[in-house]
Amino acid sequence: MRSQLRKSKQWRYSLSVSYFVPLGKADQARPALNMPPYTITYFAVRGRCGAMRIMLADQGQEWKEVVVNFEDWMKGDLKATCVFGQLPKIQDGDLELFQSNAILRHLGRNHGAYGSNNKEAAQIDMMNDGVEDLRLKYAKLIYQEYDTGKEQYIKDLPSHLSKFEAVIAKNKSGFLVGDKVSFADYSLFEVLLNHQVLCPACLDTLPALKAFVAMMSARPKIKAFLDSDDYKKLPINGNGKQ
Ligand SMILES: N[C@@H](CCC(=O)N[C@@H](CS)C(=O)NCC(=O)O)C(=O)O
Repeated sequence: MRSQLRKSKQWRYSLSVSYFVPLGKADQARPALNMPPYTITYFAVRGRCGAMRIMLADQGQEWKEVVVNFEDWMKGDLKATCVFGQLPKIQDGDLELFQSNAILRHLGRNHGAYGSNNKEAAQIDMMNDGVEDLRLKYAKLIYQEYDTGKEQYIKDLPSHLSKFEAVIAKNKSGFLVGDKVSFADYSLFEVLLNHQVLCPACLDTLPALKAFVAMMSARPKIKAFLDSDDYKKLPINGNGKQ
């Protein structure tokens, strides 16, 4: 652990998102929690932090990253401190949180991206669980079946994506639920970006999803983040496949 702490000084860097938001504005958005900014601890990939980073950028938040390299992770000291033995972890003041979807929900609550009432919150949970199902299929392809399963995965993809297409087409706001962005939108958006790398034409027959990706990509803070080196330098997945 001592070596982990010592080295973490070198690994710690800010994603330098200061141009995204003045801290004062972030304080107003989170009166109860009183900044400091969030700290994300994770590996040098987008992986399970892709959606939360996009969300933080869009919400005008500053955050720090502790980047863990694989060799140090394998020593096991940090792993032993993780509730489920895995990353990502987010630190928000004295709250230390694991599980990427719990983190998204927490950020959703903090930043008003969890619907306008309980009914919308329940629908957002449902949609996010649907995104998680897709994310797990994608992860299985990437980490277990890339060479043998890619063709079939791409064949099956329209049937999975069409479920999200129907929901967005029905909800005239362009978002998954209600009339404002939610954490589930960020998660869906990020997973769709990854799928467009896997299969660039995958949204061609899905106009509502295509418009959704265009709308999310054009949000100024998201656009600035996606254009940044901090975002571009990270591979999508830990094994280099995409
Ligand atoms: N359900 C967890 C999954 C976390 C997970 O799979 N973490 C991987 C990296 S993406 C990890 O820590 N792998 C290292 C290990 O298991 O030792 C979440 O959503 O956060």
